[in-house]
Amino acid sequence: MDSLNIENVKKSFGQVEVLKGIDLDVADGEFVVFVGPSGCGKSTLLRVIAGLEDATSGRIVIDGRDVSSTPPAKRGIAMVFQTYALYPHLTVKNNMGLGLKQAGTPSAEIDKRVAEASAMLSLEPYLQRRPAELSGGQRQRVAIGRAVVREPTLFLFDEPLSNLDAALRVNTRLEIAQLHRRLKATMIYVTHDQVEAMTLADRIVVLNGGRIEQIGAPMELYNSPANEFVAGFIGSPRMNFIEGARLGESVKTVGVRPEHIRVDPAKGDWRGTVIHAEHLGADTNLYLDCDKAGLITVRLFGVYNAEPGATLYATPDPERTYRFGPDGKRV
Ligand SMILES: Nc1ncnc2c1ncn2[C@@H]1O[C@H](COP(=O)(O)OP(=O)(O)OP(=O)(O)O)[C@@H](O)[C@H]1O
Repeated sequence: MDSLNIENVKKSFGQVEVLKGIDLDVADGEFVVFVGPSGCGKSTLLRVIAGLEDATSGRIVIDGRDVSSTPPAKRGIAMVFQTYALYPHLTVKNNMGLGLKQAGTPSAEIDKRVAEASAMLSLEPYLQRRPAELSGGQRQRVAIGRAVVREPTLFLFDEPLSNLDAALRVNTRLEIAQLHRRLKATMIYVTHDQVEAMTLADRIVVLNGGRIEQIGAPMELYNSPANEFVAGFIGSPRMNFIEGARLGESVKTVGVRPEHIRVDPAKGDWRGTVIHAEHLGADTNLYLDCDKAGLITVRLFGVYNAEPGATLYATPDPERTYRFGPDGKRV
């Protein structure tokens, strides 16, 4: 059974329509990530699912039950926010158990669930501390633990890692992936970070301007983007886009990812001048100004030494070259 159905959901704030008809079915146990640029409506969609905002029209169905008019607390969901939203005066243990206590759950049951969740999230050493005595990563684990103890039908995450530094983001991302595997729960996760989307999602929903551009498994979006927007949004560094006419092609735009271009000092399709080389350790990003293609990024495995001003020839892999029509759709 699907655990969530979003049926033609529209949402306006005053005159401004920020969700323009969203349809999505999420299967039981699925991990779905909403990505898109700032302002595309991903948080608003999450808040409509949670019941923190009412849709202007359309329906939200959770486990076969229309919850469009059900208050948030009765939807069987738990939400984890970017800002943790912990009570500063309560210990970790009481923060985690508070929702259950308010719902009248017997204290033995609360203790059992808090103990299980804190073991799962390695929070046992901190149960008697207050949030101010924890690191950002630990606070976010408490916020996740508070969601876990409620045993919700649906977990909603709103950019939960964006306040953490890079190393902690990677760790906490891994913990969320393991949590999903262990609980087999349905999870919806909002982020603007495409690496988080690629690594966590069973399916990614790419939003843009209040509409869905494409829904698919991470590698499906990477290998077969439906349009120029998705091609440019998924993948890092970003896909190179070259005006079709410059390459003598009738399409509007030709796209090729930086990792699908070879370079050679003597021969190739496009003659380029090295503008800059970025050494990342495991790979090198080369910026080349090419006669035919203009400024492109090439990603090479390992260390590649190239002096600015040197000439290099670039050849895109014809099997991995994408073509887009005037409406942006792939042709
Ligand atoms: N309560 C509100 N009143 C008026 N406009 C709002 C309200 N909430 C959101 N908006 C507008 O709706 C649009 C979508 O906002 P939303 O927060 O859903 O975007 P987002 O994709 O989550 O962006 P970000 O990644 O920056 O958080 C934005 O233009 C925003 O200004």
